[in-house]
Amino acid sequence: MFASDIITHPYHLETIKTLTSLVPAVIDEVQLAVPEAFKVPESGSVSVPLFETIVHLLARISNRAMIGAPGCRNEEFLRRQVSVAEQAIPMSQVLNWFPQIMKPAIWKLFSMIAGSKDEAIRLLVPYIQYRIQYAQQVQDNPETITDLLLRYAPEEHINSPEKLAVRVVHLNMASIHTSAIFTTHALFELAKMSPEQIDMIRTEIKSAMESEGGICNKTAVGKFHMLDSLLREIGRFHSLFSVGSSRLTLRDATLADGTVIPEGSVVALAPKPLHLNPEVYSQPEVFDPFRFSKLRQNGKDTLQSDAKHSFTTLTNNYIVFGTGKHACPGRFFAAFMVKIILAEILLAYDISFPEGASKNPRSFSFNIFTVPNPKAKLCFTKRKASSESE
Ligand code: HEM
Repeated sequence: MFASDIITHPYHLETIKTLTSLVPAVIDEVQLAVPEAFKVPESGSVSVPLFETIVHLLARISNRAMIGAPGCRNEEFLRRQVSVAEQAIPMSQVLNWFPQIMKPAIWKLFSMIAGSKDEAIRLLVPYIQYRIQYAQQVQDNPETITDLLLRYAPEEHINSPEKLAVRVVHLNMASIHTSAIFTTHALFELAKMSPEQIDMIRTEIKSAMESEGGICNKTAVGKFHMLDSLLREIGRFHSLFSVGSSRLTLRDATLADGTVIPEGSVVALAPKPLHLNPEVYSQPEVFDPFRFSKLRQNGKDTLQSDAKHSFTTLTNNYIVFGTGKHACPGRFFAAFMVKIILAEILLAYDISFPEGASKNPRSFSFNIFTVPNPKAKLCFTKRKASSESE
């Protein structure tokens, strides 16, 4: 589907490791985009299909980081980008049913019917061209991931906005739905919590912001320990995929128990047995949103304990972001985006399930992937001014 140099020369991976300079823009976009996404009336409430709404919101916010404004608000581009990602996963499975020789033709046919990544690239190119023209001015203070791409890209890519656009589409595919899955599950879980639990989370968010002079910034978000715990628990409990981190063995490998995996085998990890292991997680079948924030406190909130229990920390028993050299490089960015979206929503709205709706909407599985129930709705009601200042 993508040019093979994405694998042989993955310079785009460098761009998502240091995102500090993009933080203010992402916060700004969340504050603008959240009210527009939910359109909550002054009085009364609104009920929205949650996953779809959040995917669209994430597409906008992720692209504020990727290409900046106003490109991140181009509805046609966002719709195309989302559908490229939504088609790619089932399509890659369908392609496996055909012999190698037929795959390019099948892919072309499918793209003609459903629309292809080429359209997303075409819509992106003007924004990439704009960033190329602007590059000198933002050299010391990159404003977008595209600015960072320009630092690492080879000359022939800088002279070809289409090649840079392919990298942006690729990063968007890794970023939007994964982050949206976590945001959606988190909102379903928050809607189930007691008012006291929600108050505790709101209080933590507000005091983190107060400690930063009343604003939301990277340091404040770093103190949202309860949201961080909720996200880590979502990753542990609601597996995103049944097997992941697949790798091709380049030579025979012998495991500790003597099992030999021959060269040329595809091996993958199954998260469930690791994430539900009672020797590692007490009562693993229970969803406890505060599981990891309690562990942090037990560790006396030291830096070491913070790092150990945080959402983005990889361990052999927590493989939500994969493992090893190819573990997700975008996880810090994802965690940041999701937390500011959740904080923004919690401070502005009360959330609840519609009357009569199940509080445990069944997730939807396709092949190895599981996503939140696409039909489930959530109600949003504006918080009163008095409760906002509590
Ligand atoms: C909660 C959100 C996310 C989850 C759960 C997630 C999960 C993963 C997983 C499981 C992998 C495969 C790791 C492996 O093979 O061991 C991966 C790879 C990757 N992710 Fe993420 N991801 C998320 C967000 C993001 C974001 C926001 C970006 C980009 C801005 C991103 C970019 C990537 C890239 C480029 C790779 C490929 C890394 C490589 O091949 O070396 N991800 N991600």
